[in-house]
Amino acid sequence: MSTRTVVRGGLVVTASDEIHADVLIEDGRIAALAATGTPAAEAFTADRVLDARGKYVLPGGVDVHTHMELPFGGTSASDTFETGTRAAAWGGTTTIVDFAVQTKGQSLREGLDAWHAKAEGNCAIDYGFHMIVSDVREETLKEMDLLVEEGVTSFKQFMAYPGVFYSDDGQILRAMQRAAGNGALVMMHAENGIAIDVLVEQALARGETAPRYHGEVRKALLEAEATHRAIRLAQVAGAPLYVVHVSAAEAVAELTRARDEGLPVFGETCPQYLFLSTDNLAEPDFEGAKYVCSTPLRPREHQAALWRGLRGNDLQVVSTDHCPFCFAGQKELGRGDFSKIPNGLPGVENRMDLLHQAVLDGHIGRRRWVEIACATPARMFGLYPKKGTLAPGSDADLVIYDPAAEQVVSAETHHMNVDYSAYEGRRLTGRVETVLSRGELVVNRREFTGRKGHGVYLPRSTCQYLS
Ligand SMILES: NC(=O)NCCC(=O)O
Ligand SMILES: [Zn+2]
Ligand SMILES: [Zn+2]
Repeated sequence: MSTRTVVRGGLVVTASDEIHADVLIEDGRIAALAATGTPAAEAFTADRVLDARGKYVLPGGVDVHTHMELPFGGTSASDTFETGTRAAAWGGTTTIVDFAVQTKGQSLREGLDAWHAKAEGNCAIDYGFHMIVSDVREETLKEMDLLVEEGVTSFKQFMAYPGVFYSDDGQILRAMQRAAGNGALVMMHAENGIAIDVLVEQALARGETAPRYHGEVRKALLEAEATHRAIRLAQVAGAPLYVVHVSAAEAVAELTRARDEGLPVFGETCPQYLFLSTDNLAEPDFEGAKYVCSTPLRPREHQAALWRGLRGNDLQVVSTDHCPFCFAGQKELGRGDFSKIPNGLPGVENRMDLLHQAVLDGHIGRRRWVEIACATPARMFGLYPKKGTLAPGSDADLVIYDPAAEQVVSAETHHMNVDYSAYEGRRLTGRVETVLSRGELVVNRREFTGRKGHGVYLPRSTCQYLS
């Protein structure tokens, strides 16, 4: 028998509206909303009442860039689908879209099946997949059509990491042409990896081995150049483009220019680029390795351009690129050679709170917070309005958020399977109190009540942000 739940008295915040409303949940979906105190709301009857007075009621966060269990640099990301989705739920995220990987010589099918096997039965929240394409062949292109039909509607290509995930311009153009035909969205890791590898070799030859050199060789200009090239390749192919983990002001400028020209070009940034900088990469005693990711952290001055991009909609999404590696035994692989430090930062648990802090700090408004963290990612990747909003018929993925609670971020208290926090000691105002996924309580007043296997696979439609 299904439970009827009513969430009473909170300020319901969506991308478009803010209203004090009661939310009725039935059969895992939002059944109705009614302004608090009105006869319509008083008429809601339920088996379970959740008191949200003084709190926000938000759609669950949608994080469209995670890498659970990703093999990288001779090791694997330390969060499994079980630990990573549990941590996501603690942080108010109720949907992830993770990246399945096609390695060289593999078919897309083999890569996708392997990721289904990792995730199935293990997730605490719902999940979908993008597909990383690292081997563009005729068969691969044909397979893209099949994957789109079964709900994998976005494909990531890399202009970086030669010899691993890298595609050359011809391979990129071919995949984009295919995407133009089948409705898929190409996601681009835009850095000139060939040039970067030259600079890496030269830096190491000069004895520049510390983590901070990772930031120096992966130059903002090489991100901007690749961003420009990806935009023009997409234009030639007649395909839309989504640039992932944008960190450089110069890359934002390329996106702005393309959007001013009316091109269907979109950009994502991540909390690490908004809140951290090359100062972290320069931390002594190899501590900077904790902050090695690609694109890299930039000098603090770049942050203003990212916030401006988010406010002006030249950047549409904030996701985490959650790709955790423990400091002990994993980041340490790069002692004496920064190029061997596995790339990636933990953050799936921190995104909603960091962005709430950005609201308090005046960078973005409250509805924009929900838009960039919930609604737009859902629309961009074909999950809306099932996910990303609170409307009749939507999945009851809902967060009761306490905007006044104080917290200090720490690895001692976080739930990600990683031995450090990129935000250690940071004081934040606001905290997730209660989380529902399809009407089931996964976090109840700061206690985990979810279960492995509750999360289901989400086939997705094509991008809904274009229309
Ligand atoms: N971003 C990063 O450093 N690691 C994950 C792989 C990627 O997104 O490029
Ligand atoms: Zn990437
Ligand atoms: Zn990534």
